[in-house]
Amino acid sequence: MACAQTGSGKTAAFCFPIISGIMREQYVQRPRGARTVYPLALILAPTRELSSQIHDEAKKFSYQTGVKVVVAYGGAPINQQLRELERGVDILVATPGRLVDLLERARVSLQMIRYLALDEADRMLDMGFEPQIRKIVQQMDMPPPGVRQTMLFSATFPKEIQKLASDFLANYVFLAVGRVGSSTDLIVQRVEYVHESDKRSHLMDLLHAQVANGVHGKQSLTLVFVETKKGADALEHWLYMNGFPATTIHGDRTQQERELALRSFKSGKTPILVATDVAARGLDIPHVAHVVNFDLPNDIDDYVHRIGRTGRAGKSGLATAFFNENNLSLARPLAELMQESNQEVPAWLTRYASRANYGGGKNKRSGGNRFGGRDFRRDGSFTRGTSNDFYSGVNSSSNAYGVPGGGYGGGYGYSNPGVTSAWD
Ligand SMILES: Nc1ncnc2c1ncn2[C@@H]1O[C@H](COP(=O)(O)OP(=O)(O)OP(=O)(O)O)[C@@H](O)[C@H]1O
Repeated sequence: MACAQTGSGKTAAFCFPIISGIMREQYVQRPRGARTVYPLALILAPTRELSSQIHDEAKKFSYQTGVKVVVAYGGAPINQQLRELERGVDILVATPGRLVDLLERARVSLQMIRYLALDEADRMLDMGFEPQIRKIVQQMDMPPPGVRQTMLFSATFPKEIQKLASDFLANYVFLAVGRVGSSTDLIVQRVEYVHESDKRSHLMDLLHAQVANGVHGKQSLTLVFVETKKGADALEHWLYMNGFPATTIHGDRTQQERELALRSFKSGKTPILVATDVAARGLDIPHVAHVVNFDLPNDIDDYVHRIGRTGRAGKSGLATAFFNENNLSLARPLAELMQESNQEVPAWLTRYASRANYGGGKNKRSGGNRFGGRDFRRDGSFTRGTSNDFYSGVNSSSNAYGVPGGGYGGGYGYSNPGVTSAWD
């Protein structure tokens, strides 16, 4: 189970070991089924766009290795994906729904899987993919943990999701780079108090200021997050009418429209993208200079992922949030997160944060302390085996992971004094 901040390169972190493992096993004998294919590795991701992006990356990484990568996701014609599969597949990247379909049609067998990676694992379970994931991992023909290597990656890992996910893993290592659930301090975070009725004019002011400062267009894209699909369409229309070419991405658009919108945004043709949470996770779009939380999410982890669309791979970025009385439950976790990532916290937000708990039970930060990352097994309530078992592989030689001291900061996510952190 591995946690690292947004934009820090988790895709490569799970793709390289898989590709190198497969290169060693390339001549393995696979059963011959009429039209069934037997991939050696499976990478699951929550959204179609993310699985497509992982596929592109994995293909680049496996260039000239002979390792074959195929992607399968819903909303796109299945026949073309079936043809791709028939040409051979070592690594299958998929969204859970489409994969279940392929398994039920007996076009894919998981019998030979040696590597299983779940990207944005917490989001997949949170999105209601649990039945599909359990089916894929536990009820089909996938080899058990131990025979296969299982990897779960995300920038956030709430405790409940860790509990569920641990069913797929045996005696695993929890590895945290940086503070789990925290954001990188490469992103400058601003929070502004904006009444609901003033949001549009406030956004317009921000966009005009960007244009005036030359921070607009192809080299500096703006991603605006809203809460609802309807709200996304309405805001796009309004921006367009006011001279700002924008497009939208949300779950009610067809897959073709979603892909077109992403391309148009990436190319700078429409340098503003209005999005719902479907674009919050994993998407790696170069030149996103500004993320605006027009509507703040209810969950602080979602905020972390959203702002993580900027400030990637060592680049800096800006994130602006519009806060008002509808977001009171977020005041405390937001103030904590900002403080932790060395941001200036407005006095009014600190005041909201210090008042009564607004009942934001969901907003307990997954990483609230110095080393933030909490492996849920450290909590007293969880007693399965001895604690030593859980930390196999963690010792002072963990610096071998090669994270530079001043880089991502942090290390293994333990705050327990009995466990040596790479950074203690
Ligand atoms: N070692 C590296 N040197 C330079 N760039 C890198 C390196 N590793 C990854 N990158 C680049 O950093 C960017 C972010 O990587 P990636 O999308 O894997 O991040 P992530 O950790 O999965 O983020 P998220 O949590 O948002 O999904 C990509 O453009 C990737 O190509």
